[in-house]
Amino acid sequence: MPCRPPSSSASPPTAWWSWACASPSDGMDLLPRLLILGAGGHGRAVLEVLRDAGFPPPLGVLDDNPHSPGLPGVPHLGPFSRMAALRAEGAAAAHVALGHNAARRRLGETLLALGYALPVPRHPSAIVASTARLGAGSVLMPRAVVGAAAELGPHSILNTGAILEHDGRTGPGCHIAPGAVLGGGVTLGAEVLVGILAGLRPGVSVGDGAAVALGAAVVADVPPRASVAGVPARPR
Ligand SMILES: CC(=O)SCCNC(=O)CCNC(=O)[C@H](O)C(C)(C)COP(=O)(O)OP(=O)(O)OC[C@H]1O[C@@H](n2cnc3c(N)ncnc32)[C@H](O)[C@@H]1OP(=O)(O)O
Repeated sequence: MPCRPPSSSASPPTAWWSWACASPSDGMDLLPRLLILGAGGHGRAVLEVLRDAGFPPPLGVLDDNPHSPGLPGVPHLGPFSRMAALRAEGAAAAHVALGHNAARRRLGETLLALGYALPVPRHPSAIVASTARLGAGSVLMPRAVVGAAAELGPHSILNTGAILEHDGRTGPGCHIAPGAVLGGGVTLGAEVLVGILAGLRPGVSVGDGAAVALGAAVVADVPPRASVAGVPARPR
């Protein structure tokens, strides 16, 4: 069955995005023009993913930073507060391209409440198991992998080459940085940062708002809001 975006009149989507299979083979006519929120480094990286995944050119970009250089070739439409007016004018789909976990989640939830669809931009080199689920508003960067029965929560980043192994569960607003590997059955709470090249032992849990430093080897559960580093990882 082909993957189709919801029409602009559809009821607000749930936190899970069933159109997660968006890819070039689906055809550009099935992919919406997105409103992008965030014109920084992550925004530029997401723009490349959208292009490679066959999305049409974005409608425009919103950013609160008046000194932002913007996104190349994308009209700057003003600050984030314009998202409601643009929805009323017919914008139907959006993506929050901010690296800050809490801000990305907050804006993503506001967009959902306004009735925006939040597809999951997915680089064509990313691999997603047929039994995996992707949360609305998340993004899969090049060579990211989501294993069997794993669930990437909404408003999350699975960055370049990161792996969420089978049966893993992540909460909303997480960032799994480039090259990080979450072993089978790992659980992340909300707004967790897993740093570059970190590894998490199968089955461990990481609490809400925790941060795992780059290169850490997490071999035991991490409490909420803790920051751990090293091999094996210890509280900082
Ligand atoms: C596309 C992208 O780029 S996505 C990017 C995603 N982001 C990341 O992966 C980065 C995650 N951040 C880190 O790992 C950071 O190094 C942090 C959060 C652990 C520490 O940052 P800061 O608080 O600024 O610490 P700072 O650099 O001042 O170092 C403090 C001490 O911790 C040590 N330290 C810093 N990072 C680490 C680490 N990853 N592992 C072990 N020790 C570390 C430093 O050597 C220093 O030790 P010292 O006091 O003995 O000299």
